[in-house]
Amino acid sequence: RLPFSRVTEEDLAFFRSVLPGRAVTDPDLLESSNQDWLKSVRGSSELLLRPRTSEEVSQILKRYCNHRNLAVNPQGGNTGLVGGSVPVHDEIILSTALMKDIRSFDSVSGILTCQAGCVLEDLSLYLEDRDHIMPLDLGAKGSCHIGGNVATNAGGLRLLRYGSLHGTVLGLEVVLADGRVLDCLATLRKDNTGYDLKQLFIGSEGTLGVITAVSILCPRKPRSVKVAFLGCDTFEQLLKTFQLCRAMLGEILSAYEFLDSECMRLLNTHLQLSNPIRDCRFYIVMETSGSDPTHDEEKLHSFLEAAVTSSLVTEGTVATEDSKIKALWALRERITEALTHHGYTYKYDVSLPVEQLYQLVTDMRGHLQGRAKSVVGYGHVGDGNLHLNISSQAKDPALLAAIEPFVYEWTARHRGSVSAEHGLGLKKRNYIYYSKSSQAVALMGQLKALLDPKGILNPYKTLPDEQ
Ligand SMILES: O=C(O)CC[C@@H](O)C(=O)O
Ligand SMILES: [Zn+2]
Repeated sequence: RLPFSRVTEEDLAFFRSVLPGRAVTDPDLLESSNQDWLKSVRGSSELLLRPRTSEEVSQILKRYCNHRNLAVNPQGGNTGLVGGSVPVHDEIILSTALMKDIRSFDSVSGILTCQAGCVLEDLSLYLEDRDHIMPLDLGAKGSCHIGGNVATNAGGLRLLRYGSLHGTVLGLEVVLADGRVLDCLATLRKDNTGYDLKQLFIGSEGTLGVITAVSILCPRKPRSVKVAFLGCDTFEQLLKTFQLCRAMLGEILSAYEFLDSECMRLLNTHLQLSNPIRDCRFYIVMETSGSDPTHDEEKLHSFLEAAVTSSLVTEGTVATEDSKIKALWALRERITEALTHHGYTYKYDVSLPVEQLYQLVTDMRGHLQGRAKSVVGYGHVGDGNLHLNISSQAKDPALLAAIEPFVYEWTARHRGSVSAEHGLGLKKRNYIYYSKSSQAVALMGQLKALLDPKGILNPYKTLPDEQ
């Protein structure tokens, strides 16, 4: 524990006066905020603050935490996978759960402005009624908050089509460690007036400021959406199918995801989800989103015909109605959940040159020689992002020692990134040097010192212990 102050009765009295009824100390209520979704890390915070406005966040930080040297753990939906969203020791949890206002939506430009605590799925439903969609979609959409999504630069299933949050977020309101409210809440597509400060906070995991509001560019709701679930015998075929798909579907391709046969086995066993096609070594979930159902249908049909006649794809099924589309997507979205029923999971989220994406899984299996309960590979092929998950019955230090640093060295050798989309949080921060130069990490440290000189915001996260 770094030498932060501890919360006193006097501090509590202040928080209670600023947030009447919303400064929570009941240990039962704190329990779920202290533990991450994976149940892999747990803090021991004794105070959960639930502000409603940026002004309240500002008061908490300015008049108090910064001045009193109290550490703060900003928390959204607590669905992160790298231990970034829970306290490590007794940091005060600052939750965005009550910051749920949608401030505006402009249906001409598609720009939505809302508070940080809006749940992603609620925003999606709100937009759907207005003929738009969110530019990001994640398995955790039912619980994750947009502020947390931005703070972690969450990727998800639509990145291939709509790009990352670095492109779709147009503005942010951020409360800095000293309580200043930084209003960068622009709603402009173009704004070239100097440094683009909001970018600093996208992916900063709450270490540089607390995001309190977001404005984001939302695409029109596509008029026709189709999902195909395909099977391939080799990963090489899966990649060739991707090339063919890009060539033949072009602008209507909106997702190209994969899972291996081991993932399918876990979906069957733990979630009773059945395979809609014959057993194959690899499966593709691909989606088209366009504006003309007949045109999209023709394109998808010619692509599938070409993929089958050239023997790239051995099996497949297509969905056009909502319920079947959801069922096919569940086979990709619920792998993480299936894994939680399978034992303890060591998770790796790497970016690699797409040709090498699956080689890491194969090499890991060879390297571990059956020591793990299972080694699975799935992820966002279109984004060059592999999720390698390794399960064991329970936490297993010997297995971990066999996996790391092997996995990081392998990734660095192929010039990949050790965190493609989940961030560094608590768990991955010390592996940053596998993907970033020491100069870059040093500059990150200087930025942190500039914006949060006392280091009160989400300590022990993102930045490595040694700088
Ligand atoms: O659990 C994981 O490792 C991946 C979670 C998520 O990023 C996904 O793409 O399903
Ligand atoms: Zn992912």
